[in-house]
Amino acid sequence: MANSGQKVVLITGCSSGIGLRIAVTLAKDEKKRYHVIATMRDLKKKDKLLEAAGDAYGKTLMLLPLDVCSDESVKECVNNVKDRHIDILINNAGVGLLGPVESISIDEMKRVFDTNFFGVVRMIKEVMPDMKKRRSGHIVVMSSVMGLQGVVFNDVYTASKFAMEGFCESMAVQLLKFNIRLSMIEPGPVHTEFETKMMEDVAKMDFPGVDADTVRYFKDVYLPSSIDIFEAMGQTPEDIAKCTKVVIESERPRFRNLTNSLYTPIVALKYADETGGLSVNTFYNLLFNFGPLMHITMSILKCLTCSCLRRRTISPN
Ligand SMILES: NC(=O)C1=CN([C@@H]2O[C@H](COP(=O)(O)OP(=O)(O)OC[C@H]3O[C@@H](n4cnc5c(N)ncnc54)[C@H](OP(=O)(O)O)[C@@H]3O)[C@@H](O)[C@H]2O)C=CC1
Ligand SMILES: CC1=C(/C=C/C(C)=C/C=C/C(C)=C/C=O)C(C)(C)CCC1
Repeated sequence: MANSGQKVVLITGCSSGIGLRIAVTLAKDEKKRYHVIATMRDLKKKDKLLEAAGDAYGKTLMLLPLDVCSDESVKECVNNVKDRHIDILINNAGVGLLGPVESISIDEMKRVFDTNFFGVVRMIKEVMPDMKKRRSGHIVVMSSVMGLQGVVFNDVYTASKFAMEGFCESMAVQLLKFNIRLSMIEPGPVHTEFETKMMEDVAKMDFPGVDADTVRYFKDVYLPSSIDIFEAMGQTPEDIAKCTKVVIESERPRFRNLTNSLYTPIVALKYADETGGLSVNTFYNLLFNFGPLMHITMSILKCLTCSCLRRRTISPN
């Protein structure tokens, strides 16, 4: 049970990756400021989390089952929290989906939206009314750089994160009136099971209904570049957990939080040209013309993160 003065944090999707690391980082807070309720849809997967949590388990960390795709599971989980009191809700659970849309069934696409978009909506609908009554709370959502910028062959995953960004951007205004903060975390590539699961899925794909050119662009152009990007820009779950801790500990938490400054210029392109041509053409060139020179591109991107580009693209002067 939480001590008085401790903040109750509920996190979704803690069986692996970013959710696991956020749970452990907060549970091991030196000043013991958090009572962490780490949730996962299948408690049989708890061992990795418990091993990482060590003796924090049973003290600052407890476990509850929660499947964000089930209304009943969401309700039962929140009802099992003492007085349904959650100070900080971290919506982390999510799934990826990669490949040409022609080969992906509508049911697979719905599963991604049910987890990444409706999963977050279900959680917010369940937790927000109590936060509103208390006039306090912080809702954190694990979005993605793909919630801000589309990435080729990630069309449906990107759409699910855009949907969530739109939902949260609208909600944030109303919530502020109730003194509830809403923050999005927008990581680029992170080395977790997300990456391995997607690569395993790709290895099994036989691309039904996809023409040979598209398969070639996906397998021989996109995939090698994507692997390069993961190698050059990939962060660790620890990086994202640290960034999340900064956001929840901030007196005035930011709404948007890109975790990797290398993505700042990519996102800035969108706002530098409202017709969208600049981003579409830059992505086209990066992928189809500079693919083999991706390492050099990485260096240019690093250079572009200096503040002069931001000033030129963001400032009206
Ligand atoms: N890795 C990356 O490059 C990036 C990831 N993200 C986002 O970060 C978040 C975490 O991903 P990451 O840690 O990388 O990936 P992982 O695959 O390691 O973790 C995803 C977690 O979500 C859980 N999950 C999936 N479906 C459900 C569900 N229906 N109910 C409850 N939990 C569920 C998984 O549980 P189970 O073990 O049961 O499947 C797992 O615990 C996701 O929202 C992802 O979109 C954002 C940017 C980059
Ligand atoms: C930047 C960039 C690319 C790839 C980006 C990738 C692979 C991003 C992955 C982000 C993830 C995994 C987010 C998870 O939510 C391309 C299209 C190869 C070429 C053009 C520039």
